[in-house]
Amino acid sequence: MASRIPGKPRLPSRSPLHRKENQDEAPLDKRRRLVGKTVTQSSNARGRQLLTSINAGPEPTVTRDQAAPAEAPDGAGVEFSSREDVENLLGEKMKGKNKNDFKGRCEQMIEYIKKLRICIKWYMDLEDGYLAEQEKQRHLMETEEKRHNEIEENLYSLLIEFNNIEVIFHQACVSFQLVSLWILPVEAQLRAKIDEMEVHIKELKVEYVSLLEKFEREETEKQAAIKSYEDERDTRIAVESARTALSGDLERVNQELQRLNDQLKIVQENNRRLQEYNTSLQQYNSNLQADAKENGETISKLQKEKTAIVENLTSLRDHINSLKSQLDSSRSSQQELTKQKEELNKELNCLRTDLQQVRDDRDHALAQVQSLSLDVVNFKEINGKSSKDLDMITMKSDALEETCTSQREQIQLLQHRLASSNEKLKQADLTTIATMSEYEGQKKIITDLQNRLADAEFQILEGEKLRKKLHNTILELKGNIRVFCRVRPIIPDSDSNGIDGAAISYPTCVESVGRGIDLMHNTQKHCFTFDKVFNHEASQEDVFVEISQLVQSALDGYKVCIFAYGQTGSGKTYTMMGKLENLEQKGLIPRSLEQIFETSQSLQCQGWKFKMQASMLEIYNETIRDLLSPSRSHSLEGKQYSIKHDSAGNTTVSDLTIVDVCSIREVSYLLHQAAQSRSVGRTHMNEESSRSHFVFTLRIFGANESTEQQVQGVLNLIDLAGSERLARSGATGDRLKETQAINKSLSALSDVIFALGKKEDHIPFRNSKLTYLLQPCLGGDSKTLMFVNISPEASSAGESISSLRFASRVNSCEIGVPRRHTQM
Ligand SMILES: Nc1ncnc2c1ncn2[C@@H]1O[C@H](COP(=O)(O)OP(=O)(O)OP(=O)(O)O)[C@@H](O)[C@H]1O
Repeated sequence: MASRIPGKPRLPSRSPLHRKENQDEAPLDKRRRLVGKTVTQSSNARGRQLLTSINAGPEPTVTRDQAAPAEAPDGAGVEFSSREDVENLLGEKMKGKNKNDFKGRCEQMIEYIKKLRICIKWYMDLEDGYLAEQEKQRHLMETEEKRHNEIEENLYSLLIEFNNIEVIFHQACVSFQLVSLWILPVEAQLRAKIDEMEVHIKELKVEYVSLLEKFEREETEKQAAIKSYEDERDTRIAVESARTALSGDLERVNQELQRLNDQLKIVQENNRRLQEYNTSLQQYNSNLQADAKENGETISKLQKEKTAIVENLTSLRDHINSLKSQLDSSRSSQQELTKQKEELNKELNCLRTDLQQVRDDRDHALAQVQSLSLDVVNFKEINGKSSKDLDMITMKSDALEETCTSQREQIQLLQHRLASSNEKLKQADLTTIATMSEYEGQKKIITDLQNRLADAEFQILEGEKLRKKLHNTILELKGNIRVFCRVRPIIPDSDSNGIDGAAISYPTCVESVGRGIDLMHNTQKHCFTFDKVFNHEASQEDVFVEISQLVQSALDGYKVCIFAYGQTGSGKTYTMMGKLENLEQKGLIPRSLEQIFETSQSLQCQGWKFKMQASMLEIYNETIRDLLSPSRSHSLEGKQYSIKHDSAGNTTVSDLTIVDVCSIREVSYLLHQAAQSRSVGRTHMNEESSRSHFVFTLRIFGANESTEQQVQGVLNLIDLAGSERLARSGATGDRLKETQAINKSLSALSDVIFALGKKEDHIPFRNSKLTYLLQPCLGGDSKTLMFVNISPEASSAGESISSLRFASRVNSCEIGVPRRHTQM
């Protein structure tokens, strides 16, 4: 009997897995290099051990040599090695000596039972072996699964395990083949598992390749990151040093911040109030914008109409001119005819007197003839007179008759000439009547045209007024300071006259007419544009018309500020104050006050009552002087006046004289008083130069009894001292000190404007008395207008340019939207 377990599968010399191992030798070697030699060796040893144990088969196999002797009565020596042995045992028959040989049969049966027991034991051993083998295989499978999980966790360790798994799988395959005879379902399962594992391995290989690529990519990225890290480190070092420098700055900034925080609180409070105000304004704005839009359309319509009217006007003017020339020619022909008529009349009169004469002569001659005839009759009757006398008388009579005949002829001739003259006169009369009627017709046409011209001019004026109003509204909405420029005429007896000519011209292009000014300096042309430019021909009235609306708004409850800025002698005082004694040359201050009093009176019928208070001060050498102080000398003795602004934006000067005024006469008197008190002096540039800043303030309180409305307006009219170059002024002593003080305060004004223009957080209002006093006008909610006065002489061009530049900067400053101060 063979000593092998029946059906035990032979170990194939070369399994498919072995082949695979050879095929993948190169990558395996590579992997081995990766995972290390020791691991490979130990896994191979483990694989070999496993193979040996499988080849050895199940342990409880009973061989013939190991079994007890065959003939042993207890069944020893019986051996089962195959299925046939078992079948032989089952086919064995009980043979007794006879039917009744129960003992023999019984022994045989015992023997048979023993064999059966051995057989059963063999089966049991065999089963135990298989079970142990199965257990081993299961254990192996679990290990495989664990390793498989580990493979998934780490690619490198997976590769090592992959080697082992390959070997182990090969062994498992062998074992499974071995077991397959007995446990087919397990084999199928294992095969499926193997296939699955193979697929998985393939996937892992692909993944490995992609991971390798990823690794390489990451390697390059890492290099780049290292490089950027180095760069960053350098930058950090640089930043570190900058930070050290900055921390010093930070310290200083912190201190500044502390100070600014305090200011911020004040500003926030202001801001809160402004926001409330802003909300109401936005409402007002939207209404205004709607109006502005509507007005814009009206303006464009008016502009079109204006253009049409202007064209019409031009053609009408041409027509008028031609008609005028016709009229002139008709007039001259009429005059000629009248002359002719007069001549003819004269001639006629002469002829009439001649005729009368002739008639008289004739009557005289006839009377003579009659007396002579009577004489002849007498002579004839008297009979005796000599025939000589008779002949003589006859001759005389004939002569007289001849004279009479010739005179008759002359009379006829004269009558004929008179008739023709009368005819001519009639014709001249007819021509005169025709000319007169033509003249009347033309006169009518001219009147008609003149009416149309007046209408057109009225429309143009209305349109212009509307345009100005809208322009003002837009500027108010923008919140800009408005700037008007005024050029004074060349003064005949000024020092510079005759030495240099005018350096100023005015652009004629449509968009700059009345708003532009060009100045030549060092052969270079400088162009400026303002809200309005008045040339040297503009009268005080022309200038006032432009600001009258602004003055009016002080009565409506606005704060209004008008100030004049410019070089010494450029006409600031002339513009603001003018010549009080001369009606034509009165300046803006008296004209504004007249308008305010007139309007306040006309508003009385609507229930308005106004109360006005005037004050006047000057800032001289950074000191405030009260120009209305009852004891003027007192105020000069160093009395200290301080300026204060309250939260509502009202400005007060402590101890300043405030006078209630009810009429223009009262204010005029005060103005005279102030003009006389003002500090003036002679300089190189101006005979009577103002050496201080003059501030006139009129506070207006209005109340309407019927509507219970109240308004509070302020009108500030300021004549600044003139800017002057020290070198040019030729000032010394007190004059020099004054000039320095003036220039300092004007430079502070310039600083404030500069800061406002740049919208800086801190505006240096407190740097001078002037700027602090003007703070609500420059940085608040008032309507502010600046006059920049210009001297036209070329020698002043340098100063004029700096004045105009300053004015341009002022023009671009936004100071906030004007607010009306009203209460119910
Ligand atoms: N538009 C003008 N028409 C006629 N004369 C003028 C005009 N503007 C100024 N003047 C004359 O020029 C001279 C200087 O003018 P004004 O005194 O007003 O200058 P100012 O700018 O006030 O000078 P200062 O800064 O020195 O006070 C005066 O005699 C004045 O009458």
